[in-house]
Amino acid sequence: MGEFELIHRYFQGPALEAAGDVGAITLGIGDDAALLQPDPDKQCVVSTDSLVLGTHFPEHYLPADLGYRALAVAVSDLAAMGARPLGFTLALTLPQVDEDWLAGFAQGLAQAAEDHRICLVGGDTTRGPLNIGVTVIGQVAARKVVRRKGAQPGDLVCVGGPLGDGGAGLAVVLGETLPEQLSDAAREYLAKRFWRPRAQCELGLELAGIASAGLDVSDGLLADAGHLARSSDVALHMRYADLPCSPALQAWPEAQRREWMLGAGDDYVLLFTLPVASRSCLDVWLSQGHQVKVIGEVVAGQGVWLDDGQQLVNMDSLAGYQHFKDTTDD
Ligand SMILES: Nc1ncnc2c1ncn2[C@@H]1O[C@H](COP(=O)(O)OP(=O)(O)O)[C@@H](O)[C@H]1O
Ligand SMILES: Cc1ncc(C[n+]2csc(CCOP(=O)(O)OP(=O)(O)O)c2C)c(N)n1
Ligand SMILES: [Mg+2]
Repeated sequence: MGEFELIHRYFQGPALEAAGDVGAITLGIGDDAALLQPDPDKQCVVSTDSLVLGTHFPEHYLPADLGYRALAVAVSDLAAMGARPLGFTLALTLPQVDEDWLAGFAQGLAQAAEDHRICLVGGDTTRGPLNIGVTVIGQVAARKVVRRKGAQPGDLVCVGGPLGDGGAGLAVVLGETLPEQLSDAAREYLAKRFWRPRAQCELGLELAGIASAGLDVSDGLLADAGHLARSSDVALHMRYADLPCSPALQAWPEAQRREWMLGAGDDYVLLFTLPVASRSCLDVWLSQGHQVKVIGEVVAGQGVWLDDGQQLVNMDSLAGYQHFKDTTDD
């Protein structure tokens, strides 16, 4: 099968091309580029993420899970900006044509496209070591966009869901030794949190125009809080006892839970700051089913600080996930 038949067979069709609102897509797959028309009062939001075997996902996987994860983690950046997903492109590099792999991958990708209401509008297919690049495009009103910059002293620091599931999920999918008391249901929940994270798009749309700053937790709570603190030129004080964790995570000892909640990453929940005047929004969002929780406050100063119940500790040296961290410059 050649490149063009592959594209036609696996990536063209309503499952991927009409998975969301097609109104904004003036021209999709098939020409030299796609055309998207945002609503008159909106700006386009664009973000790219790559997935590499061994770095972002383990060797043993189902192609459908990989397709789902590749799109969901990319859409999470749109959610973080308070944007509505419109379309995405897929840059796929494959070592060979494996029809079972492609069918599974396209099916998982289409499921994620449907869940996040986003349409495939184009891409690129090449031969080489496996690599998946997804570029997502969304729209947001300029005055409502949620950026990393904007947090003010006095704002509340909040998260949109449990922390640490990414780290525990990775342990599960890597086949590591698991605690005996971890139930089958909890193990399945964590594997699903790793392979099929749901980007918090609905919450992101609620935050638009209300949150003073925000981003998604991909590198780890402390690292991403550090990004927000630096961009906003403020300090974040967070209380360890207030960090939300899932019932599944309770099966691990406290030290392991803490490490994952603070630094593992792969959680894909939103971290945001909220002016105190908008505190009542939290009750509305909770009533809508969003697991929002206040975990601290923004204060004047710099850095990320954690109240462990006894003292306030500076956590800036815990960098979280960073590519090339262990390499030297030469
Ligand atoms: N190769 C690159 N060229 C240009 N910009 C990049 C590149 N890699 C990352 N960036 C930009 O750096 C910023 C931080 O990237 P990243 O840590 O990947 O953000 P995120 O966690 O939101 O995906 C983003 O604005 C991203 O677009
Ligand atoms: C096999 C494997 N090992 C380790 C991890 C953990 N991990 C890899 S990259 C990463 C951070 C997020 O990836 P990045 O490329 O930085 O995404 P971005 O922040 O750009 O969204 C994490 C937590 C993983 N997901 N899979
Ligand atoms: Mg990125």
